[in-house]
Amino acid sequence: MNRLANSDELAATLAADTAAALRAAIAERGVAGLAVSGGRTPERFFGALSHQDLDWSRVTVTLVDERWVPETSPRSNAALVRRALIRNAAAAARFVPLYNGADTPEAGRAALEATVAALPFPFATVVLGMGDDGHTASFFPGGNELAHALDLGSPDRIVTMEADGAGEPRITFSLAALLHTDRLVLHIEGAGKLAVLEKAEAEGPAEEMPIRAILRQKRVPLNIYWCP
Ligand SMILES: O=C(O)[C@H](O)[C@@H](O)[C@H](O)[C@H](O)COP(=O)(O)O
Repeated sequence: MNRLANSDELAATLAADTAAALRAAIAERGVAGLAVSGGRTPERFFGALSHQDLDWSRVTVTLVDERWVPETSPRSNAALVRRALIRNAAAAARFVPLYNGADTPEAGRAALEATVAALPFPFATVVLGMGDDGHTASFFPGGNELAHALDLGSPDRIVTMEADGAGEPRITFSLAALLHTDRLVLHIEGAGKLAVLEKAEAEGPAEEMPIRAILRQKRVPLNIYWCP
C-alpha cells in the first residue's frame, strides 16, 4: 500500500503515476482510456491530474459508475469529472459519461453498452473508490444485480444496480470490464476507510463487502493509495 502523508501528497503522487500509465498506453497503442470514480474523495486528485503534461487529445475519460441523474444534479459524477478533471491540460481529453438521458438505467443500458464498446480497451488505468459499507464502483452489498456485476463469465460490460444505501438507481461497469486494464488503483482516505479495508481483507463473503472481489481477483495487481 502507498501510504501518503496527506491528501495533497496523495493527489500529486497518484496524478503522476496515472499520467505515467496514460503516456505508456499512448506510446504502446496510440490511445489511452481512463476510468475514474465519483464521490467525494477524488476531487483533489482530479485537480492534480488535470495539470499533467501528456497528449490528452489521445485520452478518453469515463466513469467506473454513475448515479442515474442528469449533470444538473449535485449527485452527478459526470458533473464532477467535467468540473474538476476536464480542464487545464486535460481539457483536450474526450469524456464519455455513463448517464445517457434514458428514463431508467435499464432503458439506457443497451445504448450505453454500445457506447462503451468503442472505448479504448484495455483501460490504461481504472481508479476505484470504496464506501464505508465495502462497496466499490456500484457493487453494493444487497444490490439487485450484484451477482451479475461480479460474474467474470458475463460478457456484459455495463450492469444496472439498485440497492438500499445507493440512493438513486445506478449504472456500473462490470467487474470483468474494470479488470480489463493495464493498471488498477484503489484510492481511499482516512482512518475509517482503512478500517473498512482491513475488515474486507479478513475472511468473509464478497457479497457482504464487494470490495473483496477486487482484493481477491488475480487478473491484475491492485495498487492501493491511502492517506490519513
Ligand atoms: O458513484 C459513486 O458513489 C462512486 O463511484 C463510489 O463507488 C465511490 O467511489 C464510493 O462510494 C466512495 O465515495 P466517497 O469518495 O464519497 O467516500
